Amino acid sequence: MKKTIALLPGDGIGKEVVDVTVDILKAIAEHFHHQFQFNYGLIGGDAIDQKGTPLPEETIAICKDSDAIILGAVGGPKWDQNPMELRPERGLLALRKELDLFANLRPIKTFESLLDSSPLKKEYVDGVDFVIVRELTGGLYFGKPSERIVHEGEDAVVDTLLYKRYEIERILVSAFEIASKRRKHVTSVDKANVLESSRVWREVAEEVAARYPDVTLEHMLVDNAAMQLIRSPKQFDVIVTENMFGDILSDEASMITGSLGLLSSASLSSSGLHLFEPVHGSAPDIAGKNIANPIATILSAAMMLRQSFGLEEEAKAIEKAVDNVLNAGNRTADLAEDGKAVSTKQIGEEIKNALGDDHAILNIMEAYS
Ligand SMILES: NC(=O)C1=CN([C@@H]2O[C@H](COP(=O)(O)OP(=O)(O)OC[C@H]3O[C@@H](n4cnc5c(N)ncnc54)[C@H](O)[C@@H]3O)[C@@H](O)[C@H]2O)C=CC1
Ligand SMILES: CC(C)CC(=O)C(=O)O
Ligand SMILES: [Mg+2]
Repeated sequence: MKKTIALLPGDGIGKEVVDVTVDILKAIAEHFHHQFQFNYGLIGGDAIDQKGTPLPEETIAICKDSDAIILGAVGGPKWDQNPMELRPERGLLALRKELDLFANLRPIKTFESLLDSSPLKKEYVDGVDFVIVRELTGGLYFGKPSERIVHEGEDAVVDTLLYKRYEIERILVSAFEIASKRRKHVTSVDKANVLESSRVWREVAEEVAARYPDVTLEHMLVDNAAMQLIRSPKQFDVIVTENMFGDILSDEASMITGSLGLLSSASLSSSGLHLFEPVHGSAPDIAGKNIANPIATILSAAMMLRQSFGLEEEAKAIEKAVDNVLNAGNRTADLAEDGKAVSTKQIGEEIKNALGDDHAILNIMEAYS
């Protein structure tokens, strides 16, 4: 299979985790006889420095000419004082909007070998397996006006939470579709006791639920949801929620697995051109030290192989290699005991090698089948 993949490493650890992921994709291409063409694009702070904008036109063109996109992360203190339109995060938000990447799937599944790595007790996290379906192109991150104003003679500020009804409907449909192939339970998270947008969200959720009689719909207020994620995370199958609630709850949920550096995601569009990105950011506190955990990005690449290219066996090979490497005790600094950490590059190499082993086994099995 021949595919073009746009690579947008971005800033901070984004570059380090994408580098390692590309090596693994090259190994996959070799083992399984595919041709992956990688096209690099600038985004975020790097793009501001080199092109004067966080999302250059060339980058959009590179993405549109590709079959899928892998992004690292954007942002960093160097650009934190920039005006809003010249912040790295604007580049990512604009790309999500430009490509209509409205459905962000963030799976939360514990790893057998990391059950003791969560700050939560093992019996609470063992067996956790749910997906957060986060709306990604609407809500407070995009609504206008978003500015400082003078209101009733006072210095004031306004951000706008805007959703068109169809935007709410399509993300709920995505969640119900996913749930219908899983344990058939949707938890719709909102703040309907306060926000009108949440009340409309609930109405639409009820309408969509009526089309999926096999799937149970539960409404949960976001403050309670934040607590329930810690109290009994196993209750969840599919959580669907608006942009900002999903952003916050998914970082919280990452600690069920042990580290934010493990959480992968897929940002899907109905056009078929999807973007795959770790849930974490550019982590300036550890950038440039070769200590970041690349597993979130590596598993995002596995999601790409499955979702965008239909390469199930290849996706599984990566997931199995990650499992094997963790089972063998390899840990980056976010998960390791003092003095026992392996580097970003080392764990990438281990995963690459484990991939080879697994594929060798697959070849043997094929030869005898
Ligand atoms: N999708 C994106 O590009 C995102 C970008 N950001 C940006 O990233 C910058 C830093 O934001 P923070 O709030 O610090 O969030 P962050 O997600 O970058 O880091 C939060 C904490 O988690 C740790 N961490 C994150 N990823 C890790 C990994 N792969 N391995 C080991 N440890 C990891 C960091 O060291 C830090 O202590 C900001 O400029 C922010 O706007 C934040 C979130 C998402
Ligand atoms: C625009 C991003 C920085 C928002 C974020 O934190 C995320 O998408 O997870
Ligand atoms: Mg976030």
